Amino acid sequence: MIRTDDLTVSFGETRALDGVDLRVRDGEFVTILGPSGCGKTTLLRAIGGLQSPTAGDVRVDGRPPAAAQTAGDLGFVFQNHTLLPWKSALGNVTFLRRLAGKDPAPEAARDLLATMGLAGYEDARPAALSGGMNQRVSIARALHLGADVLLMDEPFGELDELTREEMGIAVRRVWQREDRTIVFVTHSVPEAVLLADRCFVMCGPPGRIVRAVDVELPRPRDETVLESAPFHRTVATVRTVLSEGADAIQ
Ligand SMILES: Nc1ncnc2c1ncn2[C@@H]1O[C@H](COP(=O)(O)OP(=O)(O)OP(=O)(O)O)[C@@H](O)[C@H]1O
Repeated sequence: MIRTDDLTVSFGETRALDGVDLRVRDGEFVTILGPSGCGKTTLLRAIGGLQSPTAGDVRVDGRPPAAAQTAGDLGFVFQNHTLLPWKSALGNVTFLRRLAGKDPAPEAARDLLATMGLAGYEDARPAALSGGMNQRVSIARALHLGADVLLMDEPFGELDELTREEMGIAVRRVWQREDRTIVFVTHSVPEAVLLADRCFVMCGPPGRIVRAVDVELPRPRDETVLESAPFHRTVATVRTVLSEGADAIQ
């Protein structure tokens, strides 16, 4: 379980997070949604141990995030993928597992690249791939690491809408097969609903959680979900919560 208790993060005069109490259950796929500057990235970085709390506490499976990271239980995907330029797509995907002392499992890495729509590009170096393709390589790399908890910050930022939907569904498929916990930050309401079991809506600054919206859609999900009435209903609910912002905090 991931839990934050009364988590507050300030940067000088700016209070980026203000008393955030978050609970994410093991095996859950949650999204964090909110307007620009409301503290989504700061929250994700605090969960990952990359940002120290000014006050309050963060625990990942009962441990401080740094301990979870040292144990290889935390994986990250950020907007700016940091692939090694001299390694192929396949080499980049297997590299982190090798570094963590795990079996590099190249066949599974090939499968993941194919799931990400990159079959045939295994030997290509980052310079020969588009930004969106490199983003998909970095997602495959994070999934391949096999960490229990995966933190993803706008990982589809460079992708067009159709590819975003395809990648979202692919990530959910891997998540469901391998029983991970995923915390996924996004600006996009449809994406937040398509992917999540629960969607945390934030407002700010100072960043606070307005509400957790349960997403009751079928599993596994595919593109047809996007046309369904429950999907549109949930999107409408989330939009209302977003527009009410701080007024919706009970
Ligand atoms: N390192 C930093 N130094 C100073 N202020 C910061 C720093 N990081 C974030 N902030 C401020 O904290 C607030 C929250 O920023 P954060 O990046 O977490 O928001 P966000 O919701 O992820 O935004 P976006 O959706 O635009 O990426 C903003 O006011 C931002 O300017």
